[in-house]
Amino acid sequence: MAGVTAELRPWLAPSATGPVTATVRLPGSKSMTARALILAALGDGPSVIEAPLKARDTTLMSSGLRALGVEVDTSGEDRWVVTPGPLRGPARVDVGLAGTIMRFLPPAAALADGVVEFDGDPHARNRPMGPIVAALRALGVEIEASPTGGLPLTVRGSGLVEGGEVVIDASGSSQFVSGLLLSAARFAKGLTLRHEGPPVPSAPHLRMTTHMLRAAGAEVDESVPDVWRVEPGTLRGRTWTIEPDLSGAAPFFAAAAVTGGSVTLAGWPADSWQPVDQVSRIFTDLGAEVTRSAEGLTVRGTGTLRGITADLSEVSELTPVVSALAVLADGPSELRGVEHIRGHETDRIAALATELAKVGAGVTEFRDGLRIEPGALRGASFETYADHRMAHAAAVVGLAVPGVELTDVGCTSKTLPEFPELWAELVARS
Ligand SMILES: O=C(O)C1=C[C@@H](OP(=O)(O)O)[C@@H](O)[C@H](O)C1
Ligand SMILES: C=C(OP(=O)(O)O)C(=O)O
Repeated sequence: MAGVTAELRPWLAPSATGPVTATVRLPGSKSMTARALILAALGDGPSVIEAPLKARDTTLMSSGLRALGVEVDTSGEDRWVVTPGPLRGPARVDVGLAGTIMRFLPPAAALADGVVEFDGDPHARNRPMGPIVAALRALGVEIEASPTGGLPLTVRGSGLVEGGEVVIDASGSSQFVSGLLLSAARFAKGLTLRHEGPPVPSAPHLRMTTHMLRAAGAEVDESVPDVWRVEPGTLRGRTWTIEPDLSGAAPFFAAAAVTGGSVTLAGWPADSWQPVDQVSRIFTDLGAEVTRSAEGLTVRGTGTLRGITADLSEVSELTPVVSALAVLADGPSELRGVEHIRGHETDRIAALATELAKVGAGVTEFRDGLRIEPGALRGASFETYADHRMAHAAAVVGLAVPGVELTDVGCTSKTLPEFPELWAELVARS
């Protein structure tokens, strides 16, 4: 909970000595695992989650659901079993630094009978929550937030959420919308949610939410832009098979692009709920080749790494790794459309501007992004700000720049605890 900090684990990023060629097997998508857990917890019977992500974000989500009375059996090697029970407080939920927990669990906690308290890591208290708290209040939920509108917060559930219509400004995070929709079928009147404000980022994550809701049996209408309607109804227990995490694969693909090697993500499905087209386009624009085959999804470096101009709003969580690639490219890059990532695990725009400048890049910071000019690069101490994707960015720069030392690689446990070992193995194959 707030105030508890894990011991820092400094780490020297290994440099590549030649092209990296490897097939990687990565754990399940964080976003899909989080949604499967919530939908399973609200289901009409047991669910099975095959190939879940086993990392801090999903482990804490499981613990939070258990605290609310849901049985989550995570003892299976690659198979979790979720057995719903009556949701009840009192309970305390540690959200860690997970946006998916702090935005997805309070709407479910509102369905519990009793008091549920939420808090997390020190920086979790800075992450935006105001719009989802206000929306829950407008839907009849009693909820207390900190004076700044976020964590710590207390949901005083009565066992019933009236639901109905509500307007929200979700420009700060798509997770406000996803969080409300995931529990909405259990609201007495369902939910009609209308977004008003600057565009909602991360559209593919919203589609993942509506796909998975429908797969669980919910009736969802998203035919009007920025309006979502979920009818009240039953969510069915079912088996979820989680896809390999595409965002977690990004640094591994980057290693192929930087070294002129080839990295295949094994187990990639023919039909994906993750933004594979957007990710493929970015790597292609950077100069790499992306192909799909029975072996998986492959990114092949061509020896050319081009600077790019890109609006990353749909895939904003890739900004740190794409920025690292921009540092190593043959010309300047401009990455825009991601103002809201100032509210991610850290203010990623400010953090990238500071750390990439330390390794020698020319960086201009905009309200909604960065301009990055490759420069004479050098090793440096790279602050990771408890942010797994800042660690990934540092590792990518370190492939080509000896002496990049991360202040902490332990933060990668948020979504991929085995990152340091997998990365070292990968680079050893160069
Ligand atoms: O719903 C999800 O699983 C996510 C949505 C996105 O959040 P934002 O819309 O806040 O960027 C993404 O960046 C995050 O990593 C995961
Ligand atoms: C923004 C991210 O995470 P979260 O789910 O905590 O918002 C991320 O993983 O890049």
